[in-house]
Amino acid sequence: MSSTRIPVVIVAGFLGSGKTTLLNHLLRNTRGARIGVIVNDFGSVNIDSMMVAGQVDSMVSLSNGCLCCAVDVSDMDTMLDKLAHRSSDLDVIVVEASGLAEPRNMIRLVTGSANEYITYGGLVLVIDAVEFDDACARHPELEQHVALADLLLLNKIDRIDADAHDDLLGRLCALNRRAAVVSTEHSRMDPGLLFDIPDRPEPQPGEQLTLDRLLYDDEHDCDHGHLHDGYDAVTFAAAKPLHPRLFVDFLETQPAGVFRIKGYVHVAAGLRSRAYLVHTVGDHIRFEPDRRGEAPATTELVVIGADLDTEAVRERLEGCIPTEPVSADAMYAVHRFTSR
Ligand SMILES: Nc1nc2c(ncn2[C@@H]2O[C@H](COP(=O)(O)OP(=O)(O)OP(=O)(O)O)[C@@H](O)[C@H]2O)c(=O)[nH]1
Repeated sequence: MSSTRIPVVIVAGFLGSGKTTLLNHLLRNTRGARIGVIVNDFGSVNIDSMMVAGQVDSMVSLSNGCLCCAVDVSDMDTMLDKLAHRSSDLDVIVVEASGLAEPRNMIRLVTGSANEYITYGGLVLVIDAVEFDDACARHPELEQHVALADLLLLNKIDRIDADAHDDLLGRLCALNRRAAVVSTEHSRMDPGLLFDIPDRPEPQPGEQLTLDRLLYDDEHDCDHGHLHDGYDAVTFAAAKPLHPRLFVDFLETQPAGVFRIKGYVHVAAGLRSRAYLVHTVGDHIRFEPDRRGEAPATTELVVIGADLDTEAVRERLEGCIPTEPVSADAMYAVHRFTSR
């Protein structure tokens, strides 16, 4: 490898903001750059790694907990060592944090790494333009995350009007005057903003926080709860296909506290069976055909929310497994939310 250190870019952002969409966009538009990926998911099944699998040569994935506190610096080093070593030919490593990670801890893990082949490449924060206000009302610390970022991706602008867009831009600039703000649909940003990082001056991890404070200021962490305190993840897998209408009912009348559902679902009605990638963020529901190719159709879902009654969530999902034949028109329920 060259003598230049590999920049490690952290992609963070609240649940469902568009981080995996960004990662997929970067992997499809590499412009010849070689990208290593570390993916972290909150649930015990790493849906995010399934969604980027096949596109990336070098990937390390961690599920069931938040990278930001599930690992310490030496664990992070073990992951980085798999990607960044003497013979590594990567141009950039992208770490996709879970939607509940503390970016400050993520920065600390990278800047504190003993790996001699990497350098901190900056924090990209993906912001859901639709959910940002509500999410900040529930979690005021999200404003601090904005202040730490080197690049802000204001995503999902297709779902807001021009006035709301202007308001958000104003708010973000007031929270962080240093970072560039890029407005995006489906996280489609110029990859050159990330891949050129080796040629840029090394970003400072946050204006107000010195590197020493990021590395050693543990006291601060104890004073503040983590974003993921109080959040639960329920993982649900089923071998039998689900009843499409009952499953859509579940999505439309989600149990209290649910904020994010993602994963793969296999539904069947009449003689037809279909497999989809399903996402909900708040009450926004989206189905896409499962494009994993030859993988057998299965249901593997992660349901994330605050103070969830995990048993109730599981029971409702189990109730979507039909006990008698399902009439063919039950499939229409899914078609309402299918993009193509
Ligand atoms: N309308 C619209 N939908 C988007 C946009 N970007 C992403 N999405 C959808 O939002 C949902 C969540 O996107 P992801 O990329 O999985 O979000 P994430 O931040 O990785 O989610 P977590 O890892 O669970 O925190 C998916 O259904 C995406 O297709 C956008 O710009 N506009």
